[in-house]
Amino acid sequence: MRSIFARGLFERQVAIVTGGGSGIGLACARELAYLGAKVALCGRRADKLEAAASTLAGDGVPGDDVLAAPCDIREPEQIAAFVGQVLGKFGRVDVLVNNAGGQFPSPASELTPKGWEAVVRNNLNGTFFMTREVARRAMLPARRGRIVNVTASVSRGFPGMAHTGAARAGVENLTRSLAVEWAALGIRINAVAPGSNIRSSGTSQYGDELLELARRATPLKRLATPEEVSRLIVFLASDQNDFITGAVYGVDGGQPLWGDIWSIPEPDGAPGAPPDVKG
Ligand SMILES: CCCCC/C=C/C(=O)SCCNC(=O)CCNC(=O)[C@H](O)C(C)(C)COP(=O)(O)OP(=O)(O)OC[C@H]1O[C@@H](n2cnc3c(N)ncnc32)[C@H](O)[C@@H]1OP(=O)(O)O
Ligand SMILES: NC(=O)C1=CN([C@@H]2O[C@H](COP(=O)(O)OP(=O)(O)OC[C@H]3O[C@@H](n4cnc5c(N)ncnc54)[C@H](OP(=O)(O)O)[C@@H]3O)[C@@H](O)[C@H]2O)C=CC1
Repeated sequence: MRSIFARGLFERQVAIVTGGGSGIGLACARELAYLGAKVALCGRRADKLEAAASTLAGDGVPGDDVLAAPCDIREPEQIAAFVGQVLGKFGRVDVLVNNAGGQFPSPASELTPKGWEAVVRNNLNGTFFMTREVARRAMLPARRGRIVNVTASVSRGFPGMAHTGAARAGVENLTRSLAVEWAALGIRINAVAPGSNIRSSGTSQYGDELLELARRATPLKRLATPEEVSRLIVFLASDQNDFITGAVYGVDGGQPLWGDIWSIPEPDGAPGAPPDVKG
């Protein structure tokens, strides 16, 4: 385990990382623990969390400094129980990384109410209810806390995954609202938006072909690692940047500035289709 930050940066601090069992969340948890934090991870699958706890143990993190417990962030009662467990074990929460999230690809016209809701609950509602719980029970009473929301770098829209694009935009606006509401109360909140060009356990579910398209559409012409994302999250979660709040930072190799990840279909005689220039 390595970090660009000084060891001890998070000494005596407690960090919750949602979705900490894999990918970017696990990279954050490892780096925060390496820098001295006690870490609490959640996710839906116990087996992933157990494997993550073993990875942390392999890094030399004492078992007493780790809590890994299942919690589906779509369920407010599970969030309340998880935050209760964290406070019961560690007594405080200094950092919250809202990293859990995900979706499935679908044309917007095929999205059912249940499918839309599943993704909005997974990305927007879950982030809000976790944030509210941690703020009310730990950060607001302590007048101290740093929150980092992980969204997605899709500011031009996300055709093919409109539900998650809308939910992530919601999280980014929420980040700005809470930054102002809570600025005077000691809580800072920022967001990090990875591009779809991070090679992780998450993007591997979309297949190599899409990842290759994402790589080609990236001006820097490569994929990034989860650690390149966690570095920025860890910086924003630290007390070394006390004048940054309500900001959204992309980690995306310049992808939103140029080109398309995937092309949109040609118009098929649809109203508004441009005239056939050959005719
Ligand atoms: C290179 C491109 C990269 C793109 C950039 C993004 C990267 C990442 O985000 S990395 C993270 C990767 N991981 C994932 O994206 C997976 C996360 N997805 C999930 O965990 C789930 O799909 C879910 C939580 C979003 C939904 O699961 P769940 O609530 O369990 O869903 P249900 O089975 O209850 O279904 C509800 C409803 O949703 C529709 N639906 C669900 N899955 C699909 C699917 N694969 N395709 C189409 N529709 C789906 C469907 O309407 C379901 O209702 P019913 O039809 O009544 O079952
Ligand atoms: N990698 C990339 O290129 C990009 C990633 N992102 C976002 O970054 C974040 C991390 O992604 P990445 O590490 O790549 O992918 P992963 O799939 O590895 O990470 C997502 C994590 O979230 C957890 N999770 C998902 N839904 C829930 C839920 N309802 N409750 C609790 N935990 C949940 C998963 O665990 P479990 O399955 O056990 O619940 C998993 O550990 C996600 O929000 C993702 O959408 C955004 C843009 C691009």
